[in-house]
Amino acid sequence: MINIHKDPAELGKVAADLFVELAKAAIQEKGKFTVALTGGSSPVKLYGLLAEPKYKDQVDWSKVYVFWGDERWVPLEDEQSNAGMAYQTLLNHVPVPEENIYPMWAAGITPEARAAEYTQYIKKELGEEGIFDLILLGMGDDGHTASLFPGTDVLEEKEDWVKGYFLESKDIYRITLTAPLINKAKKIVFFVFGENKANALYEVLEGESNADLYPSQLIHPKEGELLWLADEAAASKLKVK
Ligand SMILES: O=C1O[C@H](COP(=O)(O)O)[C@@H](O)[C@H](O)[C@H]1O
Repeated sequence: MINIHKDPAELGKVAADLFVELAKAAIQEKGKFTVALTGGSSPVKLYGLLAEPKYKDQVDWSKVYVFWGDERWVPLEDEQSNAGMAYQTLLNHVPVPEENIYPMWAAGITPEARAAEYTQYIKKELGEEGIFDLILLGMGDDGHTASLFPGTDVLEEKEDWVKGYFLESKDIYRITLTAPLINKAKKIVFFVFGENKANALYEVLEGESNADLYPSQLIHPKEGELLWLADEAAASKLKVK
């Protein structure tokens, strides 16, 4: 399902309302809310809103468990760090216990070994089934999501939940949740705005099936729900709106 909104500001409010609604429901139902955050520029507005009293005060942050969908393999202080951005915009401003937060990057370990460790953290908090309550995803203008990039071997992964690998096109190591894990989630929300995403959004949703070229096509929850939140600019090439 796709919901199209006027602009990124409106999109941010819709996403913030949804985050709060899902957090409250999960906490009421089972005492915790597990979420994987997205990186990049798209969620900055959303995280800023969630840190405002209007949203922040509605959530019992002591029961929120924070993971990431992917990470550039750099320390949190690095400006490229997805976790660093989430700390600056959201996590430093809400009372979520530090032990509930699981950044992907860690010092003194390879991305490949960290992927195995990260899988254990997910199992510890979510159980053996690995079903997140919410996974937030962005999409690059090349159709990648998380660190599932066009033409990479990680797109073929069928078993492992987390992978670390060297991304030659960007000359950097990445660590990412894989499509099989993402697709277990109860709710997956893509957050896409801007004219530069219009072509990729069209190809992913209405173009030919080719996940090697447009990896976001790999995202099809098994039993959960998939929601695309887009602004009018990103949705401008879609035929079905
Ligand atoms: O590299 C990444 O890019 C995607 C998309 O980023 P955006 O700046 O276009 O929003 C992001 O979803 C991912 O987390 C990040 O590592």
